[in-house]
Amino acid sequence: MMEKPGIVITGASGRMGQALAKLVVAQGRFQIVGAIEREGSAALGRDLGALCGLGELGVTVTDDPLPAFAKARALVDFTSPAASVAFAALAAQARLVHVVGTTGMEPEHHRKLDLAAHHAVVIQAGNMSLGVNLLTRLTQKIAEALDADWDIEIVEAHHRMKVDAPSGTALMLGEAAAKGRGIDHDKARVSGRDGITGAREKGTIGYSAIRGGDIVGEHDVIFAADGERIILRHIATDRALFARGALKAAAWGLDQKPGRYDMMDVLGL
Ligand SMILES: NC(=O)C1=CN([C@@H]2O[C@H](COP(=O)(O)OP(=O)(O)OC[C@H]3O[C@@H](n4cnc5c(N)ncnc54)[C@H](OP(=O)(O)O)[C@@H]3O)[C@@H](O)[C@H]2O)C=CC1
Ligand SMILES: O=C(O)C1=N[C@H](C(=O)O)C[C@H](O)C1
Repeated sequence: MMEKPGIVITGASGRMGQALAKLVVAQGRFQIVGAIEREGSAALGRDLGALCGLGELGVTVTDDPLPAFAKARALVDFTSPAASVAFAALAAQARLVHVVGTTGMEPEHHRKLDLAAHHAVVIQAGNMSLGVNLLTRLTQKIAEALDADWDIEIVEAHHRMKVDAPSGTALMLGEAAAKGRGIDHDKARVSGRDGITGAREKGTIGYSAIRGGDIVGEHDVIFAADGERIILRHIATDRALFARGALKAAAWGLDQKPGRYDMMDVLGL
């Protein structure tokens, strides 16, 4: 029988790390060959399966990625921007398919992912779900059809532990809206209104972020004109959704040439 391709999970004890571990085991498409956490993490030395409530898997959580990368074909990485770019350099040396779900990336982080993509497949997206990627396409289409009399606002809600805002998904949606409208997203974006802000400036794209409880992820794109409004909405209720997308990307990436890809490429949207 053919051996399953090896996969490494970074941020293995995190919310997404655990969702990924459970799904890899349930799907049986990949073999987990490494579970990486940062230096000093309380998870180091524990069995990944025990940590996720799956029973022993024989995979010990470690802070040393190199031995695991040497046995793997793919890396799924939902950590922090600094960690993801560090992993990207190592994954590129090992020619791993690197699936990056981490959000909060600045241009400097994207530049480092671009460099890694000269040597290996790098698939990065602010949201790995089919639904959000479809919504992104729809947002672009609608923005193409409407002029600047339609104000664009993006409202997102997440759990209380989320550290970045606007969410990666919100930015994906806003960038798609800007593309559809033919404007520069970074010049058009407005976040965190507070106080006497003055009237809304025509042509801007507004972002609002709600943080609370255990909300998995909710996004509204609002097109508001005089007398009418269009609202596109996506609600995620289970992180397994993102894990499914990430593992689909990892499997897809095994057959690709080195380069930078996103979930639109994976899903053929
Ligand atoms: N693209 C998508 O579809 C999705 C993206 N995300 C994004 O994924 C990221 C993680 O989310 P989530 O799982 O909720 O966050 P968590 O904080 O639960 O998990 C992140 C994990 O990464 C660990 N980590 C941080 N730095 C390193 C490092 N240098 N080496 C190894 N491990 C490290 C953290 O450890 P410690 O806690 O000790 O710092 C933590 O265990 C966020 O950016 C989030 O926005 C989330 C869901 C879907
Ligand atoms: O941090 C999260 O939880 C999520 N992050 C991603 C984002 O920033 O959009 C995706 C999803 O919404 C959950």
